[in-house]
Order: sequence, then C-alpha cells, then structure tokens
Amino acid sequence: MAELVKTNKMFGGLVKRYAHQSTQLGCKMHFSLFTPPAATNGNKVPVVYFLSGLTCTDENFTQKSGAQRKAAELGLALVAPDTSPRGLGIEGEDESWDFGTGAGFYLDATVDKWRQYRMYSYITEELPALLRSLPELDVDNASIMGHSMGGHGALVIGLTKPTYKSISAFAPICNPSVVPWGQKAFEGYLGEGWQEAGKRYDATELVRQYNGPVLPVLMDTGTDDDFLEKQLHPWTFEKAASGKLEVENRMQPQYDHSYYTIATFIDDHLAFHAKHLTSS
Ligand SMILES: N[C@@H](CCC(=O)N[C@@H](CS)C(=O)NCC(=O)O)C(=O)O
Repeated sequence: MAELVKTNKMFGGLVKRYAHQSTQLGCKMHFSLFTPPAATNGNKVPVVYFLSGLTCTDENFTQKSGAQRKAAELGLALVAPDTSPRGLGIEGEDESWDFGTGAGFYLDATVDKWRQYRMYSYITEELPALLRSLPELDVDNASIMGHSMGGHGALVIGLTKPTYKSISAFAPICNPSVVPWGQKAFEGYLGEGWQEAGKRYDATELVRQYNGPVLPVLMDTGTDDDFLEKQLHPWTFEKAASGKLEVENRMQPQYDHSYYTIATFIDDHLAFHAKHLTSS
C-alpha cells in the first residue's frame, strides 16, 4: 500500500499526499487524495480523478484549484496523480518541459528508451488497484477530468475504459496527432509509425471510431488561452463527437490557460460529475 506522507484538514475533509513504488513505472510516485467529510463512519464516496497538464505534479491541482470546497459539499473524493515517472535517469528526460519528466502524455510508450513511461496503464490499472485498499473510496463509481495534456488524458481514458461515468476537461488537447505538443510526444514515445499508433491516444480519432454508450462530456476552454489555436482544437472533438457523446463544449470569454480558469469553473465540473455518480 501507499505510504501517507502528509495530511491537511480542509473544508472539513482531508487532503492527503501518498507515496508508493510504482510497478508500471519502476519509480517512486506521489498522488494526492482529498476525502470529503462524508467519507467517515464506514461510508464510501465516489471518486473523481484530475489529470494535470504539462510541467505539473500532483500538487498543482491540489494547491491551486480550490476544488476541495465543492467536493466536500458534494461528498466526492478527488484523486490527483503525477504527470510522468520521476527520476528514472533516462538521458534527456529533463531537457524539455513538454517531453519527458512532467509530460507523460497518459500513454504507454513503445520506444525502448522510454519503456517505463506507462502513464496510461498507471492511471487505469495500478492507481485504481492501489485505491481499493482505502475503504472510504467507492473505486468503481468514478469519473475523470483533466487540464490540457490531462484533458487529453481524461478524454482518451474515458473513451477507452468503461469505468468512468462522466468526463470533463479544461482546455484539452483534443486532436494531438495534428498539433505540435502531441506530435512531439507521439513521435518520441511511440517512435516509427507513430502516426498510426498515435490514433489510440487521440480523442478525436477515437471518437470517430467510437460506438459505446453516450457518455456525458463537459469542456471549458478560455478564448484568451494562448494555446487554443495551435494545440487544443476543442471544436474538432465536438464535431467528431456529434451524435456519439453528449458534449457540452463551452468557450469562456477572456479566460486563459491557467489555474485561474480552472478555479473559476471547477465547481461546475464537480456538480456535473456528481450528477452522474451514484451516492451511497
Ligand atoms: N511552459 C509553460 C506552459 C506550461 C503550462 O501552461 N502548463 C500548464 C498545463 S499545460 C500548467 O498547469 N502549469 C502549471 C501551473 O499553472 O500551476 C509554463 O511553464 O508557463
């Protein structure tokens, strides 16, 4: 089980930071967990994952979003994982902010040098299995959200694993195969043939092939987000998802790519997920 490294009380609930040795990634990892006041006396609460963006650890969301106030009120647990393996000692892992450390892209790398970059399996298998040892969490009653690279992760994971009841994203990278951040990641982690291999990690490509249940999706992106035109393309996903998912794609005037935007709209996202999760 994970080792509890720090606990802070917040809005009547608890912010806990855990460390554990990851078998998928082969290194020590941290994640943050918020449990609401409802998670006491043997009560199990639903889980909402938040996948962070480039350069983040588990702590950006935990410290900057203010999500805990609403999560406490709604009785939701929040899980914030890290964004890549750490300290593997791979040559070049710390050279750029959009590849390597802090930029795992929520995929399983196939290039030998990066074979320990298995964030897709870490988030979808190892972490839920680990969380099962916490009796206050209803691990099978979960939703997923994320920001930017993490928005991409939330869409891809939500579309490929039937576990999640609803998906939401802030400024997601919606069509990574055709934008610089995604192309750099796919080429680096997936190597030769990444154009084809990358399709299983491209939300727009995935939704084009999708024929599963009509999942609810909420997306918020700021019109003053500097990455909107070059990297995000929420409109492409919305169009591709038409008739397949229930997408609400909101453009927020003057908001940018930062945690100020996330903090502004996080309550809407949590209320949206609470509607789709069952409370015990
Ligand atoms: N490299 C740029 C862009 C990185 C960036 O905007 N990262 C977003 C996710 S894509 C983030 O959440 N940064 C951390 C923070 O704002 O706390 C920077 O560091 O300002």
